[in-house]
Amino acid sequence: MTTKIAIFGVGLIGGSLALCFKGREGLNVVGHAHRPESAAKYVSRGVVDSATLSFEEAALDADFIFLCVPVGMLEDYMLRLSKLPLKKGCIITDVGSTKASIAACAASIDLHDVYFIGGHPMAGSERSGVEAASSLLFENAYYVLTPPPDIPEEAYEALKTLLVHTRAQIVRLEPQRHDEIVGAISHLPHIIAVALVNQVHGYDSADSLYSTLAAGGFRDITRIASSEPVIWRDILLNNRSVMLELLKDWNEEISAFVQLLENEDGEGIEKAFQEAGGFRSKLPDRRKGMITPLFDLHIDVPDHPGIIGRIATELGDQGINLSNVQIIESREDVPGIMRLSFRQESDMERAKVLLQRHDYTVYV
Ligand SMILES: NC(=O)C1=CN([C@@H]2O[C@H](COP(=O)(O)OP(=O)(O)OC[C@H]3O[C@@H](n4cnc5c(N)ncnc54)[C@H](O)[C@@H]3O)[C@@H](O)[C@H]2O)C=CC1
Ligand SMILES: O=C(O)C(=O)Cc1ccc(O)cc1
Repeated sequence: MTTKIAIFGVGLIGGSLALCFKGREGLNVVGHAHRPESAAKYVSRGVVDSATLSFEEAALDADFIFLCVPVGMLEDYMLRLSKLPLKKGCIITDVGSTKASIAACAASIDLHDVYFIGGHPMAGSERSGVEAASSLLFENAYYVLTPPPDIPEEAYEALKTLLVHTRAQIVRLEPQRHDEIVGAISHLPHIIAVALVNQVHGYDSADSLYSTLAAGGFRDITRIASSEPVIWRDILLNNRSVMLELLKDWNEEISAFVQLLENEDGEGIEKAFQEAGGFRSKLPDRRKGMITPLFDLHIDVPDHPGIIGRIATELGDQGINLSNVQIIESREDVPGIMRLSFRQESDMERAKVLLQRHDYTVYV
């Protein structure tokens, strides 16, 4: 018997989920597109088994429905689904970055013999669209599920079993608690990154040396400022009350720094860095997802042609899987720093030994 999985919104997250499921025995993945050109693209890229522009056709007989559209559209999609004759026992889930409002919406609708379980894969990137989708996106990341209290355990287990294909680690949470925590560790950093980039952009309009010198570390800590505007408009408006509280606390943190500087309180500044460093060093930073994505090595490389190819070949010959290579821009004119990213810690460790043996200077 085939299990039908319908994905509404085959973008970065919907497309990545589709890739996790497609080709698995007994699973059939149907993508819903809201534009004709998108439907053809999903199929030609091999992300789904079939695609349709019809809401009804996508939902018909589905065993699982994944809502992967911007947060602001989730409630509308839920309401439309609730009016369709869905398959008995069908599980509807979503991937929205906020969980309280969609949980409340689902609880207010009579879903008959259908279940809603909120979800949030806590991995992603600043990129968007099906072009950025990857079957590896969720590997080792946390995947939050927020089932309603009265969910039959079999329904919850069925979704968990399907999500094994993402290789993510499932965490069960209450929706409001999810929104408070994720507000602090994901939504607030996005606001800070955007505000910081816009502040520097203002200075740069008068003196372009700002962007010239800002390349390296500034780019690293502001990567998420390049995230998709519509996705983030919806997340922040949806989590508005949590964000307003967090921004009050943020203003206090910044005011404390203003005080330290006004009072020339060197000891206080040191203490702030010590405290932050201490907490940060205890973070489980080897986990993929959110802000620390992969296992990285940095190496000094001489600036001559073919070096990237040579290093990639040396690693490939030893069966070491390299996930990404980047020349770090702050050092473009100072040949040169290369960042090698690996999905497995063991690959990173083996690469380090190999490159050191070839006399490269390696930094973790
Ligand atoms: N971007 C990320 O890193 C993460 C995003 N999420 C959540 O996943 C959901 C989807 O986000 P992404 O896949 O990143 O976005 P995306 O922009 O890559 O994909 C959005 C999808 O929704 C479809 N869509 C349908 N109607 C739309 C409309 N009127 N306007 C815009 N798009 C429409 C688009 O065609 C596209 O397939 C959002 O609810 C987001 O909060 C969750 C985890 C990580
Ligand atoms: O790119 C990053 O570091 C992210 O923070 C990605 C991300 C964006 C939105 C989410 O709801 C979860 C993860």
